[in-house]
Amino acid sequence: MDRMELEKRVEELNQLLHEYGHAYYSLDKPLVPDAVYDQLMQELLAIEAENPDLIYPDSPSQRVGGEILTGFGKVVHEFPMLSLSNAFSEVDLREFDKRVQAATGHQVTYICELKIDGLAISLKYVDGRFVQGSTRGDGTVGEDITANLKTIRTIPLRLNEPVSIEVRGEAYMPKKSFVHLNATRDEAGEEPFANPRNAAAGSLRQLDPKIAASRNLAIFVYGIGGDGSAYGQDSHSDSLDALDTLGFETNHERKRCASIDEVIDYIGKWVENRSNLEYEIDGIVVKVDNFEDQEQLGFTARNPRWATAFKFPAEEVMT
Ligand SMILES: NC(=O)c1cc2c(N)ncc(C(N)=O)c2s1
Repeated sequence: MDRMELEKRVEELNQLLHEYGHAYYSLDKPLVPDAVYDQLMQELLAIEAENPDLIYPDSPSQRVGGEILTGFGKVVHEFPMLSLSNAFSEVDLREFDKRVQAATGHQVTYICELKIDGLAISLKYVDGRFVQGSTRGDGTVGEDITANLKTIRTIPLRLNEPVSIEVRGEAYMPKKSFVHLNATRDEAGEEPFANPRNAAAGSLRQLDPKIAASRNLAIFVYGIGGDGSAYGQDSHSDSLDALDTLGFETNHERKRCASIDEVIDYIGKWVENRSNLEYEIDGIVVKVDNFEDQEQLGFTARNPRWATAFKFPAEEVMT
């Protein structure tokens, strides 16, 4: 192939492998047999080995970086990553609802989402390409863990639209991966991790991306930095649907609720069912869905007034 044909083939392979990878890892609906995927990846790796200048930063071959980092750079979040106020009882939830109705003057629609027990993460894309990933840190300044986040297969390296966007999510370790990791550590005489959250945090703080890649981490994306209205949506639930369309993995147990009674019912369901999930949750996030209502409610010094996190009691540890 001449240079022009080579460049065309590399672009084609990048696009195909991004689409096949998304279908396989995020949608669980493979578009091609594994052997075809592997063969295309081998073709791309061979061309990249011969032509390093044709290696795109977001090439599917670049998920697991080679070099071991000496440390993590600092990242200043363009939009602070806020923490949520907590609710611990039905009384707390009804008081939250009263405050919301008093401030907005009407019955609002809520959206309830599972509160993933992992590590809050920010992902930055420019023209649809993944350029930086960071931890929450103190909410204003986090650590640059781009190399480790690239190893998470459900984090798209290229979006379905060439948008520049900053999204938030929770990186986590599935329960099964946690059990397997601790068994491996036990065999090696290493300290087990106390829980999947610590295991995910420990894995994302590894300086060698190959270790992070071996830990089978996952992520649920749950919001757009700043107010999602910048992307044409008028509610949080619309922005989650938009994130799905862009190629992100969002959690589909979410539910819009027309009243705090429905919110309480939804929470009751998950207090019962949380043990059936493949990942740990430590509560339910309740948000006012409509962005105009959120705008009217605003923020306290520390938290949005339009959201609260209902916290589950700590699970009894099965000895
Ligand atoms: N601290 C926060 O703002 C949040 C933390 C979390 C979490 N751990 N899991 C899910 C959501 C969500 N779906 O909004 C949020 S929001």
